[in-house]
Amino acid sequence: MLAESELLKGIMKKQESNIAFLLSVGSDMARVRGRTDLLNVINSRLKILFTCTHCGIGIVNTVTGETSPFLIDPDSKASYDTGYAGLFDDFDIRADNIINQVTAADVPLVFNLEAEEKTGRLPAIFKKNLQLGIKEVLMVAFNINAHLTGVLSLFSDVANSFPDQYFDILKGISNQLSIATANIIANEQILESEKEKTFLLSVSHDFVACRNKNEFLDVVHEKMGALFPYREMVISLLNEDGNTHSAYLYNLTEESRNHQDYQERAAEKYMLEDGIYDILLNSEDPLVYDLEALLLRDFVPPYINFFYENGSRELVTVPLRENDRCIGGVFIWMGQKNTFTPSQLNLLTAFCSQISIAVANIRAYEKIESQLKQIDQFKAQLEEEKLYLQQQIDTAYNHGEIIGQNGGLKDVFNLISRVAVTDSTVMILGESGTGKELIARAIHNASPRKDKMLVKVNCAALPASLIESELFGHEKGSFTGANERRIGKFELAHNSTIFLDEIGELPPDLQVKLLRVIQEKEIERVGGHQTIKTDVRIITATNRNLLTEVDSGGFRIDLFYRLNVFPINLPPLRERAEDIPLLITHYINKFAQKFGKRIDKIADSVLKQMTAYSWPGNVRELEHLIERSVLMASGNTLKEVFLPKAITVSPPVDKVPATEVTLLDECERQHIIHVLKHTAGRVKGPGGAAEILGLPSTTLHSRMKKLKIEKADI
Ligand SMILES: Nc1ncnc2c1ncn2[C@@H]1O[C@H](COP(=O)(O)OP(=O)(O)OP(=O)(O)O)[C@@H](O)[C@H]1O
Repeated sequence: MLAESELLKGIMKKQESNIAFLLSVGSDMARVRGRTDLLNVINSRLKILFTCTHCGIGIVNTVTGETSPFLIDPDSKASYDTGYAGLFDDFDIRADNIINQVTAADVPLVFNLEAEEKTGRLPAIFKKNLQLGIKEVLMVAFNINAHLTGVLSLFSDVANSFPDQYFDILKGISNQLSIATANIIANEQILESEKEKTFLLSVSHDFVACRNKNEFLDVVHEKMGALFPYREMVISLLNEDGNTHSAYLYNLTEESRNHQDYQERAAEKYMLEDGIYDILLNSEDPLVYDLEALLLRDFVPPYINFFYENGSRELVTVPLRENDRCIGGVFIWMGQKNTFTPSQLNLLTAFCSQISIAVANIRAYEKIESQLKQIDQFKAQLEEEKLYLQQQIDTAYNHGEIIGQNGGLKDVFNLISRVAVTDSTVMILGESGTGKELIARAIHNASPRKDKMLVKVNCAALPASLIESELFGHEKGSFTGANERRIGKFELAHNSTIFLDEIGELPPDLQVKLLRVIQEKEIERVGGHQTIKTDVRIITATNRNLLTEVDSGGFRIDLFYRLNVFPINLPPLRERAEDIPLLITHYINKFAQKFGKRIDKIADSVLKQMTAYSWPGNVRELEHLIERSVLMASGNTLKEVFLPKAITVSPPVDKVPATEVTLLDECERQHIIHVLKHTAGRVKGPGGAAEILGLPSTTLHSRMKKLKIEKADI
């Protein structure tokens, strides 16, 4: 009886001490925050109860079947083997082996490793321990959560080192382990997600500061490199055509950059339906490809081969989205296979969504930059136009009416009115000073392009080396002295007309370039690589016989035909002497006004002289002569002009009556009479004097009345 109560007391004492032991282990475990703390508690407590070399905790995911190490004791010799952690993958939860027996049992189990090996069911991790002298293992399972089970293992290098007297305590400890392990996992997840949050925040912070592609690429490289050791990276975006994609940004290895196909791969537009990109566009998550397996397909896009040849073995694609619309994807190339953990892929998804935002921002920024550039270009163009207009005003060019339309220029005016409304290329032919530029302006002013200014280039006035830049512009630094970018006259004349005066003087190499511009309707600035579309109407003028130039090889025949679409021949002044009195009147009035003089008469002899003169310099010569003569004149009669002793044509004596002094009014009177004689006195109707003189018949009648022109005069 006594012995019985002593035994009972002993048992109770033992139970009490067990409870006390468990309570104290429990309070140690409650303080555990991380895996090292847990290992310390196990080592300090369990290694007192059992003689063992080391311990370990593994985790089994009962849903996915994955196993992983949770706690590896540094006292484990096996753990020094680099492949040790990998042995956890080599475990089948469906097979009959010791871990599965433990997870199924509710009590701790002891296994003799040698005996187990003989059954052929010993998992690799235990085999490794056996090789290193471990004889026995004591194992107990505990639940962590609905799908995770933990397995605590104690290893010993001597047999029979795990007496079952402490199994109850071990079972109690395993229950506490389940709470401690769950806490550690939750804690680690929180830390991990905090780390991810901090990482993503720093990514977004650094991306916001990026102003251009290069800065952005540097940040992507730095941040992605911090996530995993990637080999190469390409961001490939959908092109505007909606059918292709091309590389927008990439970070490649030297091998790839030195590869013979590098330029081609980088510039190529790849079809969307390439078996990789189309899948990427439709996926929400990262997709991982084994390149060797991909290369077995019947068709793979050429970039797969390119990266494989340069050492990549695995590809991860992640879609990029902007407002729910897929704009492209990130291609990450790895040097080895199976490099990603699921949590890395999750983080990669979040990282790439930041990339999407940054790409959208950079593209918007690039758009704004190019618009600003365009505005600058327009500003420069406006400056040019302003300068040009200023020059035009400064030269006080006579834009006034063309005198002589009633006479020899009548046919010319018919041609002008026909061609002006079209976009046809016009070639104006005529001697120097016949008014070719005046006609070019008249065509432009009567054309739908009249609201923009006519741009004139005198091909003879510039050295051959500068004509190209004058016509097509140049980029900054394209030649010595090109300190700024300059737009050319063709660009300036966009939507307007360009007047190429003295076209016969254009050097041969420029003739080729002009021909190309006419054919392609686009220009390239000197030193530039970009073609610029232009819509320019071309009018040329020459006083040379271009066909003779073509024969002698000085002018390209193909260009001649391109330019000579609508030729207008301006007769020399000597062949339209009937215009001379009108021109004289016009210029006397103009210069008298300019010099503040009053001249209303002209000596008859002077008029005769001028009508008889051959005018080799045509209207310009007449204009200059009258300017000089008006300046020199005293009184209100122009008595003298300073004609050179040039060859004269026979004077049309019948045109001006031989009176001593001809009033300017008289000059006009004579001209009207001359025309009326020509029309046999008919004023109105087709071919009538009013039509020839370009006046309404009522105006002509009142002029005739004022100038006292009678039937008898005709
Ligand atoms: N029919 C005209 N009526 C009024 N002025 C004219 C007429 N023809 C020419 N002029 C004047 O003569 C001058 C020379 O004209 P313009 O420069 O147009 O000749 P051009 O044939 O182009 O000469 P070049 O071949 O030397 O360049 C200008 O001042 C112009 O205003």
